[in-house]
Amino acid sequence: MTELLLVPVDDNVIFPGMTVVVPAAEVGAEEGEQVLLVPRHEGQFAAVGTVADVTGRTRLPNGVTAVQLTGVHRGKAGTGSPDDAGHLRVEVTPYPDSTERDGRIRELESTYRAVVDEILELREDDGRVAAFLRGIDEPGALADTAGWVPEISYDEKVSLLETLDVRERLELAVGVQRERLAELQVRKSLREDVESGAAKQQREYVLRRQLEAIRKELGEGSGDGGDDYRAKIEAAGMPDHVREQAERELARLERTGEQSGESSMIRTYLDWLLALPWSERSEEQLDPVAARGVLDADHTGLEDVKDRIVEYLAVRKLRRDRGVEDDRRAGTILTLVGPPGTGKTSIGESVARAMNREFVRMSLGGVRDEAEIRGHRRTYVGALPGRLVRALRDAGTMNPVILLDEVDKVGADWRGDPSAALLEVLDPAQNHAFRDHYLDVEIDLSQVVFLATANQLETIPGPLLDRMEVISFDGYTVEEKVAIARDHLLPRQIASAGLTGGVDGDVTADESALRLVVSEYTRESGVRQLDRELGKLVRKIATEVAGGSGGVVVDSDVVRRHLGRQRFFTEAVERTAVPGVATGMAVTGAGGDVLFIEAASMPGEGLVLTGQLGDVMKESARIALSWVRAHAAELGIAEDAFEGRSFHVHVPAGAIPKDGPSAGVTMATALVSLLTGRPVRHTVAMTGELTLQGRVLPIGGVKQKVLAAHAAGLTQIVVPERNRADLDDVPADVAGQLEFHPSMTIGEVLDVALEPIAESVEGPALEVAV
Ligand SMILES: Nc1ncnc2c1ncn2[C@@H]1O[C@H](COP(=O)(O)OP(=O)(O)OP(=O)(O)O)[C@@H](O)[C@H]1O
Repeated sequence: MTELLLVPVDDNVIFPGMTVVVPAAEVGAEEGEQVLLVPRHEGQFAAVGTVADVTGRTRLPNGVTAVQLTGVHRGKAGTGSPDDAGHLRVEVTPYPDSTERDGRIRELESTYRAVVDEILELREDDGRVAAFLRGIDEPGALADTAGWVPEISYDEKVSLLETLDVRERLELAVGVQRERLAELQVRKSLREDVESGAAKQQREYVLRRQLEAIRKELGEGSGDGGDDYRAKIEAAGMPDHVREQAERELARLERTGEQSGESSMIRTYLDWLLALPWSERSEEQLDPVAARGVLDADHTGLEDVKDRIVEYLAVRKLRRDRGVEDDRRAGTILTLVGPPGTGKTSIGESVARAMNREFVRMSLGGVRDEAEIRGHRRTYVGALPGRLVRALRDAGTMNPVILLDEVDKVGADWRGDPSAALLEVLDPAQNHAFRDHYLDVEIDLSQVVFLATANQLETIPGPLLDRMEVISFDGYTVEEKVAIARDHLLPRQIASAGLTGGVDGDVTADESALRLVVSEYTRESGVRQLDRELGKLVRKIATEVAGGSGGVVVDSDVVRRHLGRQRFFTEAVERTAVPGVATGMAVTGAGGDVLFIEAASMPGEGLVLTGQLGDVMKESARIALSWVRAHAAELGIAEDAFEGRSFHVHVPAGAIPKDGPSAGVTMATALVSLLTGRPVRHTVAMTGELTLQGRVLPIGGVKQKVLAAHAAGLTQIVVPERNRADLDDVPADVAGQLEFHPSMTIGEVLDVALEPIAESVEGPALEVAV
């Protein structure tokens, strides 16, 4: 217990850590001494004070000498008596803060800091207060910082000072700061409301004045547009129920004040209703012969496809002429399935042209939300009609051909299943009364002809697939591509480069040049890349022509000069030069392709598979390895070839087939080639599922695979015996250049595929074009 000078502090509280300057006369203490500062209000002292050091002595601007006092810790005054100079000296019990922390104190500390941070953010503090707070690491001192806040009342400050228990004080401090935060927030939002309200009103006012001026200028008067809408609704030829709905909305518009946000929503809605071509339809043409003419003019080849389309039109015509209406089969939609760039979209366009209807393409790739198809209800902010309504608007008629592009890429998630909406659209029993969520009126889609396209059947939702009549596009042969290039792609590229074609024109191309572009610069089922390469070629020629050169005859030299080094050469020769590589055929996302399966062995054990293979492919590899092990002796493989060895089978990326078992025989062939040292013949391509018994089972996509193998320059094609019938689909000109080997067992495959033992010693003569 010490005896200290008591210094009353009127209507204020000095906390430990704070510094005050007080006239020296009031204090009567010397530097190095301590005093007790006690808050006093209307003559009444607080129960607790602050023990402070006299830390300095200064002269105030008014000439008075003052001392500087810095609070140290809390203290309570006991009995006292005045000293000689008349200053009161009291006995002081010190109460330094405990620095111990329990969980609750830690929790309170972090809450306190969080609340204060928010306050500082609202006040746009420059970081000084935050830095100061970060410097405080004792819980009691932290709580005291609540006492520094100017807004809090004397009583609150005194309560903080009188709370000796650190935890209780922190609780109190958090409460104080929370109240302050709440008040600041309210103030801020009030301020914002006022500001934005004022700005908005002002803006609206200015805009309205301008609008009025513009209307006056146009001689439109300042009407509310109601009459305008009335006339448009009158003229739109809407079905009765739609017109009633439009009139209801119009009445609502006239009731609502111009100023209200609602009126613009009603306008948008009416605009959409009016945007639909309610009374417009094209005069349909269903003459199958004329249609065939249009299809032939637009597309080379694709005979089956055109046949099917013409049949479809003929049936439609018959049914219309004979008044057959309510057959559910009428709801089947033609679905064009095949690799990219094979002309699915463009044949859709031709169908529309052949039928004399408008054409719109509605891309469904990546659509996951039912609302994309059917629109959002009007209660949504920013609601819009769905894609069907927009397609009709774009078509400008109620009976267009709508091409549902990429139906295999619709997905479903929590926002609803778009394919359910599509089903309703395609169902003739329902689609005469299709309801878009936004427009919320019945729309008759029964006059629309729907076509669909897809790259693959596998991912089309089942119920949709049920309604579809599938027409496959398997990809083109080299000769077909040459013809397409000659008749369509090249003339189009020539025209778009501003050149003229034909004998007297700027550019003529001979077929061998086109064949060169097809086989050495492209590798695809369709003709997209071919089109791009031709574009490149034609642009280069255009530069020459613009530079003053005469007509250009495109031959192989011109192609090589302009397109550079050939991109794809007959890779198989090079790749299969070493044992352990076999050429397979696969259908990938981009159509048919050849792929080189590699096998290797090394010390260790087990089977490693690489190339991002699906489970089914992995199983195929295991089966292949097991079969090879089981038949090692007959295959002439040394007994110890498997002892302590691990095997690695790799399917190169880029050619990863859709997961399926059809690489089985290729994997087995690669392994046998590796283990016997007999390379695979560079002319052979193979496909087929392999069983543990060594049987070769049928697979799909034969035509696409064969076309790809042919395009890659392979001539011996191994297919499962049970796929023999599929070979009929291979165009005759291609088939004529190939030798097919339908096989029942892997033994037959190996006989065709592997080089004889003797020859492999020297290896085949290699000539690789680069
Ligand atoms: N048989 C053909 N005759 C004439 N031109 C064709 C033929 N096949 C394709 N084309 C042309 O090739 C280009 C690509 O065709 P399109 O865009 O229709 O392919 P797609 O099959 O719809 O491809 P995707 O699946 O990527 O949509 C088009 O310019 C098209 O006119």
